[in-house]
Amino acid sequence: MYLKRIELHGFKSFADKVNVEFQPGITGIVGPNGCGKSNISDAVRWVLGEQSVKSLRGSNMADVIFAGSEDRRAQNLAEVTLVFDNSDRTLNYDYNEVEITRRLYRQGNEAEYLLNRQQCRLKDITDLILDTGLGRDSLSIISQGNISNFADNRPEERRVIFEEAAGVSKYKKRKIEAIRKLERTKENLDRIGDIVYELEKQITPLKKQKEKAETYLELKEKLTSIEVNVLVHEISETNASLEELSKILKSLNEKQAALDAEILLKESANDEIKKKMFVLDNEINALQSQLLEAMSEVSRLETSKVEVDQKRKHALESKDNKDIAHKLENLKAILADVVEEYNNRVGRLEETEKELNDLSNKQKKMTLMIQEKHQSISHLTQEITKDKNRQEILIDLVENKSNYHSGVKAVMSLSNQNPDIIGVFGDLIKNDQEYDLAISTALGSALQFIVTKDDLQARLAIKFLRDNKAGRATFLPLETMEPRLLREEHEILCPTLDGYLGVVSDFVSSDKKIENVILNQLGNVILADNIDHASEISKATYARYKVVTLDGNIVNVGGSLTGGSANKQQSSIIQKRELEKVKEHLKELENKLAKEKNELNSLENESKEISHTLLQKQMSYAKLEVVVQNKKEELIVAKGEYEDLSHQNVELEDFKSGKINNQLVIELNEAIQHRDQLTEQIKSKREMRMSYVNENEQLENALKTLRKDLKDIQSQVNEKAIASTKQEASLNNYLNRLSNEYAMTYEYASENYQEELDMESARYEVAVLRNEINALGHVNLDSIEEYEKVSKRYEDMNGQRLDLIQAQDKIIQAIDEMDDIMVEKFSTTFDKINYQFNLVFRELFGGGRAEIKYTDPNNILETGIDIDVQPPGKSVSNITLFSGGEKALIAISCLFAILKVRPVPMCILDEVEAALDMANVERFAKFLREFSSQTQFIVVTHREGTMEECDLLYGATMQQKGVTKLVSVKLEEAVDFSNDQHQGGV
Ligand SMILES: Nc1ncnc2c1ncn2[C@@H]1O[C@H](COP(=O)(O)OP(=O)(O)OP(=O)(O)O)[C@@H](O)[C@H]1O
Repeated sequence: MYLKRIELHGFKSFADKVNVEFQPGITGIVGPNGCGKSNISDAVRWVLGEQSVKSLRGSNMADVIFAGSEDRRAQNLAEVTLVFDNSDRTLNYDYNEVEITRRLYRQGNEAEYLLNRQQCRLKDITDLILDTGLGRDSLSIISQGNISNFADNRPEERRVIFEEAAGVSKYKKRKIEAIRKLERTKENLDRIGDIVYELEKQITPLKKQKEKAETYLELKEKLTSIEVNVLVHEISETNASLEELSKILKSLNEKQAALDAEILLKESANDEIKKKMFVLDNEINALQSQLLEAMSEVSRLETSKVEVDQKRKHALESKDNKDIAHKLENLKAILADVVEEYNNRVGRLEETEKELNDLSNKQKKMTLMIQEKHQSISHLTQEITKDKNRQEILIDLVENKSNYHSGVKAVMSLSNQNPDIIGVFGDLIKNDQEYDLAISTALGSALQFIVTKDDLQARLAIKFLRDNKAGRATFLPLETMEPRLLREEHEILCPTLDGYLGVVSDFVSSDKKIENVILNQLGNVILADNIDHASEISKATYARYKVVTLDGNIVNVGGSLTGGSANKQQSSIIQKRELEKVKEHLKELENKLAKEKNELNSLENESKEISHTLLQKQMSYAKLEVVVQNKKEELIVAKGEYEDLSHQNVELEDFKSGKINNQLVIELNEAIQHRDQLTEQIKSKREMRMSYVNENEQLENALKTLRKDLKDIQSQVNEKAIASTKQEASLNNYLNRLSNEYAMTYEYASENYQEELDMESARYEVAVLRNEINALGHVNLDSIEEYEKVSKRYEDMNGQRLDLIQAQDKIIQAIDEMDDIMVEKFSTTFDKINYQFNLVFRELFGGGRAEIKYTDPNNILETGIDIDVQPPGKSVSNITLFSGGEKALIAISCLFAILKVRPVPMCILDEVEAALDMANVERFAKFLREFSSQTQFIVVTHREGTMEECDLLYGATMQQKGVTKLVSVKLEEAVDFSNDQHQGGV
């Protein structure tokens, strides 16, 4: 097998598609630094499955894609194909030519592998080249770095190359797989072991439960067969007796219905008779009371007749008719007197009542007036209190100077002993009320300035304030105060201006001695009627003066305006004015209060008098009321007497004529007739009632007999109904037991259970079986099925467990076997390499000796490999202690030794001989030639000695910057090619 061709496209510096043909023997690749020679060995390594980005000299896999140059754009795909001649079938693939391709797209960063243009997995490729001597860890690609690493690596790292040579990688890989499999098997075994353990724990109690359930089922079956038979028997018997009972009940019910009907009939007839008797009773009662009335009327009329007869007799015999007439005359006169007196008293009573009403109204009005007066007095008192409070505050402010600055107060406390402190400026001046606001505004804080006799006094006072820390004050010394007046031209101009009222000092009066102070403070302050005029005046005088208005607004010097609502409390002038007003108002209020109090007094006196008169009137009214009542009674008596006597007179006349007597006889006869009729009616009704009573008695007797019969039948019905209910309950009970316990209908049970049993013993057996079943306690019927399931699963799992144990043993055995093979192969190969190493070393170094050693001979599978050499004339040393060139030569010796023992079909050597001197390069080249019959060499080199041994030479160039091209060159050209370019650089 040999590498026939490499096809590169877009791989590193191979931007264009490049096909490089190879042949068996030695092929050299020459060219200057950086022209892309090593990229070829990278390409081979990459296709054979290199995954390490570092090994490919990049930082990520996409770095293998052509990244662009000055003149070329970057590519999006890198693709490299290695074409092997496989006519000797070194590769286990049934083709003469094998193409292995790897692709990488920049987008997605995904790799593709192809085998003879068919997509495949990386594993397919690694499997294909396994143990063929190709591959990233084999000797097929050796770089300068590998050579120096070989010397400097740790012994354990060095081992890899020997393993590859010994062909144990395949076993190692298989061993790793076997170990993984073993681990998985162990995991499965653990898992299944846990399950088996769990199942074992479940199975014993389940078995007990299952056996109990089986016993239960056995007993239950037995019970079922007996009890169902018993139940069928009981049900059929109960049904029969129920049928019998139902027949009896039916006939009894029929009899009961007949009796009920008869009783109903008789009762309604009886009710009818009772109703008639009731009506008759009522009628008789009514007739009896009528009879009583009629009898008493007869008796009354008979008595009257006797009386009338006597009176008539007496009237006929009497002679004093005249007396009655005379009496009547007298009574009439008395009655007239009494009527007059009565009317007279009634008139007086009404008069008194009217007077009483008038007085009472007057009294009410008076009360209202008194109330009003009280309210007015209370209102006045409140106002007075308010004014007094305000007066107190104002007195405190004005007379006690309580709102003066502390400094002013302190200095003024000295003024009593010091006449040179004349006073507070505000207290020394006077003005008419209408100028209060204007002057207060004009002076402002100057109201509290202190007037002193001279400058000295002022300074003494200031010292006093400072020494006593008593505050500050401003002083106006009389001696130094100069008047400040309007300019002459303004004195002439101002009076001509609208609203000009004068200079404020003109409106202030005071003691003559402080005149200068007034002129100083107010002599150049103008007074105007309102703010508009004030503003015009200020403008006309070029805002030279302060102009104040009557309502306290100011146009300041310079023209600024101050105004709004003034704080009147601040000004002592205004406070003084208010104090005066409050005092005046207080006086007025107190006068008014005294007047109101006087008026209240006289109103209260008048009211008292009216109350007195009212009381007297009320007393006379009460007396009169009694008199009127007496007169009224007298009148009634007199009237009664007169009417009686008149009546007596008329009656007497009627007796005499016999008119009354005849009338009475007629009435008496009628009454007797009426009484007799009533007696007759009562008699006939009583006879009728008697016949009803008899009828009723007969019916009652008949009903009594019928009710007794009915009661008998009802008790029989009840008895049978109870018996029937009991039977029904038993029947239900039997049917429920059949349905609930055996899930059977009676029909089904009676068809399937027809055994003839001795009921007595059957019942006993049922009880025994039931006891046995109860004694079992809780039964888990599912346990039978569950036990089946669990024991089946247990068997399955245990089977699996045993299989796994077997499999585990097999794997362990396979691993042991692999270990044996690996130890055997490794140690055999190692010994061979060791032998060859000494030979090659001696040849390359011209003598001496070399040896490879195990670092741990007891553990051949993991031991590191150390190298001890003794070049001619030197002592034995470890490889790490030699020079760079020596290290390289030792490594190359080892490389050739390995190649001897384990030839590889192809080997790429990338500047491995760079560090050797010329003589050693020639020896190296000779070795190459020696091995080239069994191994195809592709050598990247700068060394002439190596080039000389090459069968074919390629020169790598970058005619286009950054893009590698390969051209076939002859030896002389190659040397020049390499030298020229090498020295000239890229
Ligand atoms: N992805 C890439 N795209 C374009 N150019 C690349 C890419 N990767 C590497 N190269 C270029 O490849 C060149 C290096 O190539 P290589 O290492 O093969 O040179 P060489 O001929 O072996 O040099 P030396 O003789 O010094 O070892 C550099 O010029 C580098 O810029």
